[in-house]
Parts: sequence; structure tokens; C-alpha cells
Amino acid sequence: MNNDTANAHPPGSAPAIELRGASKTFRTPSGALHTAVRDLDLTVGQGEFVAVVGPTGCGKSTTLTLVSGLEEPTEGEVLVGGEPVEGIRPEVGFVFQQDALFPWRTVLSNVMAGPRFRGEPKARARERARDWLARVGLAAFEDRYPHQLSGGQRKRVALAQTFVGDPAILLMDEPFSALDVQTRALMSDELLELWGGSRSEGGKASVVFVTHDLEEAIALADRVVVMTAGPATVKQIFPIGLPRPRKVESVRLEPEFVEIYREIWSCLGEEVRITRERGASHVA
Ligand SMILES: Nc1ncnc2c1ncn2[C@@H]1O[C@H](COP(=O)(O)OP(=O)(O)OP(=O)(O)O)[C@@H](O)[C@H]1O
Repeated sequence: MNNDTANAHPPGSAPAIELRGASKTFRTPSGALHTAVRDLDLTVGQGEFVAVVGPTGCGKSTTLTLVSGLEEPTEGEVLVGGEPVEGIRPEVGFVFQQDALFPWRTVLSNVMAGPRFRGEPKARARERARDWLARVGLAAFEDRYPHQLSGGQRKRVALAQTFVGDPAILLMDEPFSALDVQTRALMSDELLELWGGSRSEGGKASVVFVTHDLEEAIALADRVVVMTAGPATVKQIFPIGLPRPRKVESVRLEPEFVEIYREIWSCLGEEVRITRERGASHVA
């Protein structure tokens, strides 16, 4: 692709994220080449919530690292807001399976750390951190240390820590997979609520959410992207027409949910089978 296509959008109207023919090949410790992502095309609109599912090891996390700027594509282009990604950008927030809380800092200090690092005055950073802690229901926990929190509470701190940075783009890699089923459902609902009012000037962050849980993907997303067995490329994209606001526990009982689940599962199941036959040790 050339630069003419990259600049095809009028100012301010570019999609939040575009991957165009993106491939990523790693050199493994033995010196062999391993292609994790191949010829991947994906566009995420402004304020859109996209969930990505695919067999284990197919290249979902690698796709996120390309968007984050942590890795460069070997071929193709990755654009954020219409501009090629060159390194980590301040408007991109991350939430991973493992949270990144500083164990020696209190909850409040953890949430303030990002804004302080970006040069925000202490009083303002504290005020905004407190606001986000209140939104995640942890106002009474600001003096606690991370080891004094439950898994769900730690995850809430991680969400506050991310949203306080006012991310235009939110990359989430199996953020709730270590939680029990009930906490997970609760966190999904909270995420949808936070996402709804996530930007300081109004509007919503654009989200790419990687998960092994198809129910979670459908309950959360505007579109579910099914990846092929590795190397990852987009196999099929399913729009999710379920009305918002959604509550994950009730939305999954809707007939429309069950129908789309079946459809996506059969698409995904084929890729999982291919991965299994190749000898993967566990599957999505
Ligand atoms: N830095 C690296 N060097 C070499 N190979 C890598 C590197 N990072 C990832 N890979 C390989 O690329 C492939 C895709 O990995 P990736 O983590 O993107 O998959 P995934 O779909 O997120 O997996 P899972 O669902 O199990 O989390 C895997 O085979 C992995 O071993």
C-alpha cells in the first residue's frame, strides 16, 4: 500500500485503527523464522468495540503488539488515527491478564502514577485518580496496597489506572481470564459502563479486546473478529446487533445471542480443530 491510501481520509475522520496487509515474522531462539501474523487487514472505527477470538497461539497478542507500537510489522502497514504507528503512543491504553500495579504503592498512588509521569500537577492527578477510583467502586480502598485486594479489586484498579490516562484506544489482552466466572461477568458490565463514558471530551475509546471466551466476546463487542489458525489472519467478521446498554448475564439468554454464538462457534471451531491437529497442547 502507498501513502496516498494512508492519507485518503479527511482530517479527523480516519478510522481509529487500520491494519493493512500486516505481517509479523519473528526469529526464534534457534534462528528459524516464525510467522505469527500474515497479511492481516482490519479496521476499527472510532468508538467501536471489537473483540478478537481465535485458536491458542494463532497470533492475537502479536496483532495487539503491532497496534501498540511495541513491535513493528515485517510487512504491511499499521495506522492509528490515520498515522503510521511508530513506537508507543500516549493515547493508547493497555490492560493485560497480569495487571501492572506497583506493589509498594497504595491504590491511589498507583492510579496517580501515569498522570504524574506525564507531568500532571499532583493535586489534579489526585483528583482525577479519586474520580476514577470512585467510578470503579474503590473509593474506600485508596489507602490499601495491591496485596490487600482481591483479584477483582486489583482488576478494577488496573481499569482505573488505564482510563485515567484518557485513552483514545484501549488494547485488552484477556484482561479478565484469571477471574472467577461471576467476577468476570461483573467486570464485563463495569467495563461496558466505563467505556460508555471513557473520554474526557465525551465519546468512547476504541477497543480491541482479545479473549478465549466467545460468550464474553459477543456480550461486549460491536463486532467479533474470528482469526484463522496461525499465522493469524482475519477469517470472518461478525457484526453483533444486540442492543445497548447490555448486561452480560441477561444478554446471553437472548435468542439472537444464542444464534450468533452458534454461527461464530462453528466458524471458530474449524480453526481450533486445525490447531489441535497440528499438536497444540490446549485450545481456545
Ligand atoms: N517474540 C517472539 N519471538 C518468537 N515467536 C513469538 C514471539 N512472540 C510470539 N511468538 C509466536 O507467535 C505465535 C503467536 O503468538 P501470540 O502470543 O500472538 O498468539 P495468541 O493467539 O495471542 O496466543 P494465546 O491465545 O495462546 O494467548 C506463537 O506461536 C508464539 O510462540
